[in-house]
Amino acid sequence: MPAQLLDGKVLSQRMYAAMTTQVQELTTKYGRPPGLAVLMVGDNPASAAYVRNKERACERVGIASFGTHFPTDVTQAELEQTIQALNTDDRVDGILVQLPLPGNHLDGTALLLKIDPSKDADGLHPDNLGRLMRGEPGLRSCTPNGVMEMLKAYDIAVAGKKAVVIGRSILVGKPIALMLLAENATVTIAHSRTPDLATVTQEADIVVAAVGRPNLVTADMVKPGAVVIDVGINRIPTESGKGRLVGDVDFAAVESIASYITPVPGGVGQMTVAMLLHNTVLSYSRRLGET
Ligand SMILES: Nc1nc(=O)c2c([nH]1)NC[C@@H]1CN(c3ccc(C(=O)N[C@@H](CCC(=O)O)C(=O)O)cc3)C=[N+]21
Repeated sequence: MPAQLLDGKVLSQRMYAAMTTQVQELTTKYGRPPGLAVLMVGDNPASAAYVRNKERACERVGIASFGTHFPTDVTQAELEQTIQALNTDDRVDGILVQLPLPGNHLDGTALLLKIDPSKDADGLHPDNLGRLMRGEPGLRSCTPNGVMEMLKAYDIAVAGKKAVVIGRSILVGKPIALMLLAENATVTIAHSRTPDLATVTQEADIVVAAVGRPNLVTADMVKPGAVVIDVGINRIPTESGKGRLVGDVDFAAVESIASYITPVPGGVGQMTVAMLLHNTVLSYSRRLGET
């Protein structure tokens, strides 16, 4: 029997529907909608597309967007001043800096440190990452939080399960490992220096691939019945020139072995945007004393 799809499209639509009602109620109660500011620098087409997705999703649920688009040669000081102004702007509940930043004259980590942690919609400020590590409430980063939301929505048990996370980035690998650990999984983090990756992943009840390499996870690496979460977003060239989006998992082969699998597109990527909006509403609610 082929694996059941973990459908990020359906789940995110469900979240948007619930958020639309919630945002309407909150907007009536507090006299303003939640607000999200996205800082984008340069004109990387993939980043521009993500930012458009985020703004469209905001519009859909009634969150105000305060998009700011800067040329590639913007200075660090100018970006930092913009962040400071957004920190004290009462219409803004969430701030994010779209990554990657172009060129090498900008220090993304320094920008992140300027964001008020209570407005850190991406959950990437060290304060929020520290809270995750300590198991304290805070804003959680969107992609890993979206993965956890998917597992929960499909009633997939995590406690006591062996989870193998492939990839150790601060954006996905490390935080997802901590979130799985917080739900009492036994977690292994594998990476580019792990010898014999297949032997490690074959043990896993839950495999999370977050590397950015097409076909990294092949059928022989997956235990029958395992849950396979594909966080990879790789655009591979096609003859038409438009390119095709694939994850890190050889979907066609792994689908017949896994119990559950996320598609790309239509999986984790959809949840990432939904969780960003969720964080913005959460930040708004906390800042206004709602929760
Ligand atoms: N500060 C920051 N925060 C981020 O969260 C962030 C970032 N920078 N930089 C880039 C990555 C990547 N990312 C995605 C968001 C949505 C989809 C998404 O919607 N994917 C759709 C398909 C999109 C398409 O077709 O191009 C899907 O998988 O179904 C994917 C990837 C957020 N990121």
